[in-house]
Amino acid sequence: MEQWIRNFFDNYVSDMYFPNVHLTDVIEILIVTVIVYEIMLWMKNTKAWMLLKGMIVLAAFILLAAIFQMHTILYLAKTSINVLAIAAVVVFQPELRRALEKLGEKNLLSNINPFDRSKDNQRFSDETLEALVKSCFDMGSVSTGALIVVEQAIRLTEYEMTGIELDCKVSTQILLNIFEHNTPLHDGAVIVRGDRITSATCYLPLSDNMQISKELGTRHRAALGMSEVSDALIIIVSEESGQVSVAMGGQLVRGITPEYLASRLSQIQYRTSEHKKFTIWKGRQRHEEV
Ligand SMILES: Nc1ncnc2c1ncn2[C@@H]1O[C@H](COP(=O)(O)OP(=O)(O)OP(=O)(O)O)[C@@H](O)[C@H]1O
Repeated sequence: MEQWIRNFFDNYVSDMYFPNVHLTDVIEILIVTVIVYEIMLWMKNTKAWMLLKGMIVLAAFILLAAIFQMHTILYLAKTSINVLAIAAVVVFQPELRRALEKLGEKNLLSNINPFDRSKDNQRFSDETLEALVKSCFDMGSVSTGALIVVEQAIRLTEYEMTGIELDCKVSTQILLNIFEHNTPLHDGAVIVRGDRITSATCYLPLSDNMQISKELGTRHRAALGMSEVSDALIIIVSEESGQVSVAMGGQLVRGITPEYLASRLSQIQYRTSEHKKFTIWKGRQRHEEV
């Protein structure tokens, strides 16, 4: 046996090339792995996924053209590659912007300590959380439509500007009043920053997601659209069914319970939970429609 092992090493292993692996190489491999993983997740959650699928089909087509020596197709592919790259940047400008914003806003140091639940790290208070939950389900029970955007790391100033500026503390009464039918502020969305409502009647970007259920109208589409271009959590109260839904990271969860909404809000209540929250929303969950 010993002889066999010795022979094996002499015959096969001694001729193998083992590069010198340093600690920096391992760190480099880990960094590249994380970057590739993040890019793949980003692609999966955006329209870039479609682009990737399109690119794979195009690459397969070009490969076939190369195998069968189709020179005209190869020439066209070669000359149009630069144009296609620029076109991709233009088409995916919102997604790229969002990805860079996310990168810039992520507080890496605070992520190191996920248990830091100090007041300084609090995005909004328990009072605000309770007021949001209570008002949404109160409105749902009387079929009053509502759209509430809870801002996180990405500032929503450009959307605030589409509405009427407010500066008041979040409370159940104020929210019920704002969304009351036939009142001047009931149309559009409310934006909540911290414990304050900063704006009402805001216009949100509509999602062009083809998979969204046809029974959902523009309120839900606007919530989903907003969740695609920002990291905000958006609460929707349906005027038609009284159902409460929530959108975040391009995912919509319909027909939620007060406990579910409270738990989603508490996940984003502290700034330190930023990383956790992104991870949670990467996969689809129960109730998710799109
Ligand atoms: N882009 C938008 N930004 C903000 N609010 C919007 C936007 N589009 C529609 N809304 C709000 O949604 C209301 C219309 O809702 P609509 O009935 O079309 O949607 P829905 O998803 O079917 O919701 P519901 O279940 O409440 O009927 C508008 O009155 C307005 O308040």
